[in-house]
Amino acid sequence: MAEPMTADDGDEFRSGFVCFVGRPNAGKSTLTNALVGQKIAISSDKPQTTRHVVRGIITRPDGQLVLIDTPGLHKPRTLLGERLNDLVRDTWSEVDVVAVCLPSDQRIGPGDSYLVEQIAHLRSRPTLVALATKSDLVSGERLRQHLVSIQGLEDKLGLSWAHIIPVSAVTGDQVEELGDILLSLLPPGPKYYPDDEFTDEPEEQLVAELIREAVLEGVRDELPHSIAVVVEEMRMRADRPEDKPLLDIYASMVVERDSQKGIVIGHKGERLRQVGTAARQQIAHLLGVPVFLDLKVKVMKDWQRDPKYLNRLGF
Ligand SMILES: Nc1nc2c(ncn2[C@@H]2O[C@H](COP(=O)(O)OP(=O)(O)OP(=O)(O)O)[C@@H](O)[C@H]2O)c(=O)[nH]1
Repeated sequence: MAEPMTADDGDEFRSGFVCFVGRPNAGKSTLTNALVGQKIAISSDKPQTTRHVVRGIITRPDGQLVLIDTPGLHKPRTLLGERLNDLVRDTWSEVDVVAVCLPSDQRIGPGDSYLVEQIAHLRSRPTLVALATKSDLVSGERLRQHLVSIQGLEDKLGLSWAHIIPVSAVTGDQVEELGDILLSLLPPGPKYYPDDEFTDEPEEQLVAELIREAVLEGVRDELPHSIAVVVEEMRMRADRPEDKPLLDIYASMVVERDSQKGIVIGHKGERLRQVGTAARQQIAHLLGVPVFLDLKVKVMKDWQRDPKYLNRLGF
């Protein structure tokens, strides 16, 4: 006897690229991780920690969704700022869906409107979805008001949302549904990545981001913009017994001024040691191998304004 038909039979495989945008701290990285189910994008409670385009890959029997996590768009004050904005706009015009993250615990402000307006004016406009992120932080009534305000942007800015979805990356509420909806908006297409791949970021970059996250924990608010991390060298140590592998990583944290170097190193090197330990544990967890981490702090004066430094740091 023939197997009963499943709902998927006859449906074409869908695939494509989705980009989360939103003001700093809107919850983009956390949502990327929740959807992918793995820690890829770096989240922290400091704004603007996401520098690189990070992809999370979700593969299901009926489709594959490639998530692209961009930095927030902000008024450029440095060459780095300008390059980041260009990167963000390029990404928007290339993806299938742009999902605008509007945190439920914040009113929609001029910054959000500006951002949505920029998207509305793109020449090739992707499908637009609005996400009321961090829905767990507010009451039902407040969430309802927020959804109404989001809808109000349609007339105000002359665009139309394919969906408006409340979601919480922390409680997981609506995360699964969001995945389904995003997938349904993608065109028929090929599987871009093998099933077991969840990001195509080079390991060096993931490692650099983990170190950056560790160093940002607990430092003053003005410092995040001044720190970059470069992985100079990363290789398995030779002559180790097979059951006791060790990954050697040599990395530098780059700051702009001597005073910042002092902050990062801390009293008698205490901070640097803590950062090293935290980063080492995270990296070992991610890559599944014990790690030796050698961390140095370098000063590159005003690296954010210098094209030579920016190129060296991969921007
Ligand atoms: N309660 C709650 N907090 C959340 C949720 N999503 C994110 N957060 C918190 O909000 C803060 C910012 O989240 P991120 O995911 O780093 O935000 P982002 O938009 O990627 O931030 P940038 O990298 O600065 O652009 C972190 O402290 C998260 O823990 C959520 O669904 N609920």
